[in-house]
Amino acid sequence: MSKKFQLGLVQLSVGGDKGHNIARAISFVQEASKKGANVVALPECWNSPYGTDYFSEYAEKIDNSKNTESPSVTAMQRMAIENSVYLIGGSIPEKEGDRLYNTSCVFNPEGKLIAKHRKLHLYDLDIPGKIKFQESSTLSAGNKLTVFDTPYGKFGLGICYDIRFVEYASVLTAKGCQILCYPGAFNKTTGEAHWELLQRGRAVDNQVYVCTISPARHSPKENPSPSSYVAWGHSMVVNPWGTTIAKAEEEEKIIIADIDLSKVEEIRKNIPILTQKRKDVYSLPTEL
Ligand SMILES: NC(=O)CCC(=O)C(=O)O
Repeated sequence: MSKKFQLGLVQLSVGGDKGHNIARAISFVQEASKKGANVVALPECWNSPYGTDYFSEYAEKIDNSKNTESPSVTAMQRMAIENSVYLIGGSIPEKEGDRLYNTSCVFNPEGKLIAKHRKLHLYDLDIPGKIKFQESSTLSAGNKLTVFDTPYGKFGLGICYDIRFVEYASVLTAKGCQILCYPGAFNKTTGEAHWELLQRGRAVDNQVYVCTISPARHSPKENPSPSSYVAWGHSMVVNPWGTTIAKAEEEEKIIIADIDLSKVEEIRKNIPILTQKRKDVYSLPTEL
């Protein structure tokens, strides 16, 4: 297994026209691959405006054998094949039966769907005067944790609000993940306060790389978004020492980060907290 690789994050501008979003994602994934990325990741809700009014209209079925009526899913598969990359497909609204999910698909370079993560923790919060959102008014939550192997390392996958749950990251780490990946569209209030802090916390607690991929703050001029939700942006990569090694601002951008998994081993050897846990005194799950 190669210990070094390049991770490309596509902080995409997302608007109301799904076809336009797909075309833009295709061209940015191609550009990330040309810049050397072996693994490329898209943002949360990259094919649709982010908002409970839009999930149903933009949702697609996800089924590896027949995605013909699912243009975003077919496009992700092609992005992986045509660029020979592992594609972490951010997330899209998924429909299955009468339910909707916020779902991330991962394709290998042969176009096989190797992982599918349904957001586990729905984004329901209310900070009076600042931000109120209730994903659970239209979405259902997933019920599985998601780990996948690549020749570049073992990845754990969550979506946005999932990053706030320290136990989830700990369990992914206990399962052997070296990189935790969270496509996410934080808002301006909690983004400013918590976005980087959470990632650096998860990275230091678990001695893993952490990456997040946000939509860009603004939609493209030629493809405005009908949603009033303003994403924080600032997609980034944090190393297991807790240092932010690559970071976008608010605008559309590709970030390419050098990942060296020997750093995970080195830091775990130097500060061996993962083997020093007092399982005789405490363990997961912890009931409050
Ligand atoms: N899309 C999300 O899950 C947003 C989560 C968020 O903004 C937070 O503060 O948490």
